[in-house]
Amino acid sequence: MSEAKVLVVYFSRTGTTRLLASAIAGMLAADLEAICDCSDRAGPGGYLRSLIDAIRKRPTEIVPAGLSVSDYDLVVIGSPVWAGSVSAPVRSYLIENRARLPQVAFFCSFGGHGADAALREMGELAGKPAVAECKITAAAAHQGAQAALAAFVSGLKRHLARAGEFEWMC
Ligand SMILES: Cc1cc2nc3c(=O)[nH]c(=O)nc-3n(C[C@H](O)[C@H](O)[C@H](O)COP(=O)(O)O)c2cc1C
Repeated sequence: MSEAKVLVVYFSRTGTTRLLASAIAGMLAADLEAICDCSDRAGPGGYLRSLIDAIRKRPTEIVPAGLSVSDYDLVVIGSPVWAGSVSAPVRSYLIENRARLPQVAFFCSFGGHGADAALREMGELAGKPAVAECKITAAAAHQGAQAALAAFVSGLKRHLARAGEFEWMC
């Protein structure tokens, strides 16, 4: 693989997952795309809608993605944890792109519980296991989360380097 193409895609309601996504994209020299949701998720009404969508495991309408996952070698997908689940906009993105996804990696931001279940759900929705996963609390994210991000990104770089060597041998 000459230079692996990486896309970082994420949904963020209040900015925490966006912080992580921007940092990861910068460290991987990756393209970055936000998932835009058609629901109003602001304020207490938006919180409640998000909670209900998550509990019902209900996808939501999202704006069609500008970047095509099939143009990339690896897509890194980030979501906040909602009620121990993946957020509704990321659920929709995974369902809509499942057939075209290349290799995937997942990360999530969360308050303190439910991240493992959300990451597991992301793998099920993608229809394939992640090459790497990372969960970072909102508190850690707002302090930079340098160690966790560096470990995640170096795992991804090692994976991409191994994939590149294999392609060269073929
Ligand atoms: C509807 C809703 C449900 C949530 N449920 C959980 C949860 O089950 N576990 C948890 O640790 N945090 C939960 N959170 C907190 C978010 O996962 C956390 O604040 C996250 O970092 C927000 O990311 P964002 O700023 O990118 O939207 C929930 C937040 C919302 C809005």
